[in-house]
Amino acid sequence: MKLPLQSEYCTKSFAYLTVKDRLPTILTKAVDTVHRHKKTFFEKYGQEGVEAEKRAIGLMSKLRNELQTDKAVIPLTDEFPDAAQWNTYIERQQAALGPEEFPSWFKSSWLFMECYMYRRIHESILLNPPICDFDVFSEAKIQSFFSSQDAILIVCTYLQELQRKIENFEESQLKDEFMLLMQVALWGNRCDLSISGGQDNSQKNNPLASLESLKSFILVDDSERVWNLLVNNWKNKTSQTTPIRVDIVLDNSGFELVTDLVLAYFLLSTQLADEIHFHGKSMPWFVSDTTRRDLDWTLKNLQASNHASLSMCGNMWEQNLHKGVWVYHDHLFWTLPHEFSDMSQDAPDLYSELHKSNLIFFKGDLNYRKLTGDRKWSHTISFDTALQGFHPAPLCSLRTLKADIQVGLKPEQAEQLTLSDPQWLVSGNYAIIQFSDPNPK
Ligand SMILES: O=P(O)(O)OC[C@@]1(O)O[C@H](CO)[C@@H](O)[C@@H]1O
Ligand SMILES: [Mn+2]
Repeated sequence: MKLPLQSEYCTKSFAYLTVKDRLPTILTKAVDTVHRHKKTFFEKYGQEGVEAEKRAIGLMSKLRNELQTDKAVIPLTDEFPDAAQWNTYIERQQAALGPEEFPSWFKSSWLFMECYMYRRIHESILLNPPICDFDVFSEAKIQSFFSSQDAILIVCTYLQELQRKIENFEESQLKDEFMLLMQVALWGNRCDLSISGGQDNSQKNNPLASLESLKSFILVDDSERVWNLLVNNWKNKTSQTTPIRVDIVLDNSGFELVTDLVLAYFLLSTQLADEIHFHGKSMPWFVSDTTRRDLDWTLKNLQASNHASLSMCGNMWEQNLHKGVWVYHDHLFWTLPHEFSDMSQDAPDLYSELHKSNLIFFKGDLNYRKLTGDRKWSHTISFDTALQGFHPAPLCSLRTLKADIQVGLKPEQAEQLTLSDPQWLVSGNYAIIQFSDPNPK
């Protein structure tokens, strides 16, 4: 089958508007953030810190100019361990073009160029010790966490109350609570600072109260298939069977990360899973994506809270990491531009790690774009087809739609949505719970 092309820029496409408007805005905010920390760098590192700040800003400003004037993509020059793979990818893009052509911001795939921008921001910091561990998005992520405090308190209090009742639950009650917490984690994905261009995008209203009204906005709902997989594993568990492992490929820190940790804790305390593996990013990414530092900061902040339910969650979750029933990974592949169908070839160690899982949740929109190769599939092509052979384990995408790609819809469903809401693909108002099992039982 001839593969559709990856989304690239045609004027007025969402990709075009992202690169023309939103990415320069995000870059400008990053430059401002570094500039505002000049005094801090001086206090911490003396004149060396001030020089580093100046150089980093110079590199980010150069990057912004390259983006806005459609300059050629240039190789990375820092020592970060993924630089060689990035440069190989850039060479591959170059080789695919004619001798007189070169990959550039407005002539390459959106997925490649958007990932490349964040990797170049990382380079502009890495090349300037002693500020090379500065996270230009940290302030925005912390702000988003605090602006979502009420919602975080609601979901953590709900979990604490659940804990008291779980052991007497019937299977049907377990299922109801699983479905509810999976939907909370699904809608938590709306809190993403890339789509908002860095503007506040925290969870303001009660995340539990709105679930019922949001159900009609879930365009693909494979919840039953996800539940059946989990409950059958749970029922067939014996002392001889291998521990049940669920993986969560994380997306945004802040409220969304808390909803993922709540879901993970529920799976563990109901023994629907025996171990949870989280996959975060190895560098600041798409403004709000979770790094290890964000996870640690979130746990510390919860533990320090005056609210018992928050401090209890923070303590229990940190213990799970110490006990090893929760494991955090941050493979470099997640911050490469590759579609996930490249993983078995370009990151075989990660692919075999994921193959150990009984179920992998992929959170968010960027992960969905990579699951489907960000290709211009027809909306009715099956999810399995769009995965192009990426089948490490049964997987489920929990995604709010923020990019113009969606597969696995029914005939006419996309046309009706376009009539009722022309922005349905990119507004974040619609979502999917989309499941794929390489070996359906
Ligand atoms: O992966 P997430 O956090 O759900 O969304 C990432 C995102 O905001 O960034 C890209 C547009 O700039 C799109 O993939 C999507 O809109
Ligand atoms: Mn994100």
